[in-house]
Amino acid sequence: MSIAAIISPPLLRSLPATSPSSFPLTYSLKPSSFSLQLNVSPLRNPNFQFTVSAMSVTAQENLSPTSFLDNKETGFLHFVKYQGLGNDFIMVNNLDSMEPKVTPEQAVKLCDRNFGIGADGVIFAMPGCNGTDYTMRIFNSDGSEPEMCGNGVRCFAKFISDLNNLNGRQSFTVHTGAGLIIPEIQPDGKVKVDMGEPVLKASDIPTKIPPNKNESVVKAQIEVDGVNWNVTCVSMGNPHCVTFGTENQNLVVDEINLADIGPKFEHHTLFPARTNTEFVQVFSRSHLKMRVWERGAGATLACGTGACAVVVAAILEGRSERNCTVDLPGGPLEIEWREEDNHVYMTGPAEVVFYGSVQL
Ligand SMILES: N[C@@H](CCC[C@H](N)C(=O)O)C(=O)O
Repeated sequence: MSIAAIISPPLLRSLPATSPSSFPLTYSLKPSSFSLQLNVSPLRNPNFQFTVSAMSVTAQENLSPTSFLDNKETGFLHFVKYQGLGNDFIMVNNLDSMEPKVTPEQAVKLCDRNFGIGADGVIFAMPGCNGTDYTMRIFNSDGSEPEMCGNGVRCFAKFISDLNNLNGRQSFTVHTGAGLIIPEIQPDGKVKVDMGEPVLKASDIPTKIPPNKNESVVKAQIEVDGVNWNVTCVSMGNPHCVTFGTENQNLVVDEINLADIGPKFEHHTLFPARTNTEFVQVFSRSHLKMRVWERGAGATLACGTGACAVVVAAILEGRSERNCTVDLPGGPLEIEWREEDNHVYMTGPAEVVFYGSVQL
């Protein structure tokens, strides 16, 4: 069977944020005690058109909050899409295996905004290791695997909470390529994340820019596209190159042609593992604005590790205090680089967008 359904964004937004098990089309069914469940494939943005490949009606009382993801038809990937300030991810329940259910090649197709679900990355919730509650792995939309993702780990925390039908304040220990990360869901629904210590040693970031302050790179000059840029390099587990401007002027970030300059930083020979690049404007000592070109994903609406790197760089350059609001195209993040433990803390939202199934 294959029928087409058009689901409007307001209807999608009415999906219960904490329960990916039932579909809101429930309301259109006559006995309200029944729920309509759709398997949709493939999903096409921006018109929210789905091809429905399977449809079933289930008595409401039999549904558990995770029943949608418990669907076991072979050949289908059941997913929930989340976003953190518009940085969006296909979340996969991979808790039964340390082997990702999606290959890097499939991730590229799933992330495609025209021919796939559309996302900046695919995130796998896996069993914990080294004593942690969970492991998080992620593929970028180009199929590469980064060490960490700040907006992704907030979405991860909400996903775990939704899977376990938890409510209220919760905290998890998460093993990532950047080591131990601890997200905590706060009473207001935002997620505060202990992002660990920033790495400043040039060779560990990694960057080939000669260190100019102890072993780190702070306000050093590099040439990109024939222009001398001042940059500070920071790793939050993944590499970041932060710039507040060129040798001649401070940035007005809305004037940057990201699609043009971003790839030139990303693939610069000074960054052997490529780099994420943040272009930053300082409004005050506690208020910054950034745009990002992400390694493996291009221009995104937000980058959590990037916002953390920006505040660390701003402090190292003497431009800001330790607590800052960082405005990103998708909205603000609160970032603190705490003196007592040298850890960076990030606070921001994470929400369900929709869920569905796609044929792999
Ligand atoms: N958007 C993420 C970062 C995702 C990884 C990045 N593209 C990389 O390759 O390092 C964030 O919110 O931190």
